[in-house]
Amino acid sequence: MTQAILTDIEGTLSSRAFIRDELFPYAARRLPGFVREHSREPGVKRLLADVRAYAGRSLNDEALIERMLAWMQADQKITPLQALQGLVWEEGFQRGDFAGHVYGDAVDCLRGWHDQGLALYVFSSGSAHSQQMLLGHSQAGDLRPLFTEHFDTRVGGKKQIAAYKAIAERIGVPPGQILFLSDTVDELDAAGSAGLRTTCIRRAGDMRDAGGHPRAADFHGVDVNGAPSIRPVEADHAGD
Ligand SMILES: CSCCC(=O)C(=O)COP(=O)(O)O
Ligand SMILES: [Mg+2]
Repeated sequence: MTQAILTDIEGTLSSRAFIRDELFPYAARRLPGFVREHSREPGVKRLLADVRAYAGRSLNDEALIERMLAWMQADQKITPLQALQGLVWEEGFQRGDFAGHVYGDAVDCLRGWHDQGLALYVFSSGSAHSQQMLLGHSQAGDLRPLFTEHFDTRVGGKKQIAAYKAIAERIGVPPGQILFLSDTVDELDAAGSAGLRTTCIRRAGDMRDAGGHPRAADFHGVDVNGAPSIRPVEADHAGD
């Protein structure tokens, strides 16, 4: 029996268009000003130091901003950069520049599953803080009370088997009793190899293959206690 549901954000509970066409361009527009304004604050300073260390060279703030914008353009998932983006989005969410898009079927089912006693978790490349911003300022209101915990790439990359094992350990539920929902087959493969149940969300118009995972057109189509996904143990994918 499934006891816990772990869900991805982009392309799964929120639309790819919202993340790619609204959130990321907003972060790209605002990041330079944000860094110039806040770089002396301890939290921001620490994140900038971590990004600099990742770059492997000593860059001044302006060169670092250029590098971060290039990484964002290439959709590189770099943990401290994701955290900085989250701080930029926080300003936007709080100012009401946008509200988090969450599909209606996801809102209905997440509420229903929560009421049935299932524990709900998020695993996204977006920082845990930005996940909470999106869900706390969603078009359907504050959805944060539905979720027990948020995981980001500090636990490991989303295509890495070890990340799912670490999440299962952390939440204290056997992997076979956790259902992972995502639109990305490499993530589902990694979760399946860690022993989690999986379902691929393939919304209307998304013609990508589901890689052999159970598939659903939206959250209403998810069979929470369906047959476990049997996946061979595979090597971790590199990267995110
Ligand atoms: C406010 S959540 C930001 C989403 C994000 O930054 C991202 O990279 C989405 O990736 P996901 O792992 O949710 O597909
Ligand atoms: Mg996704």
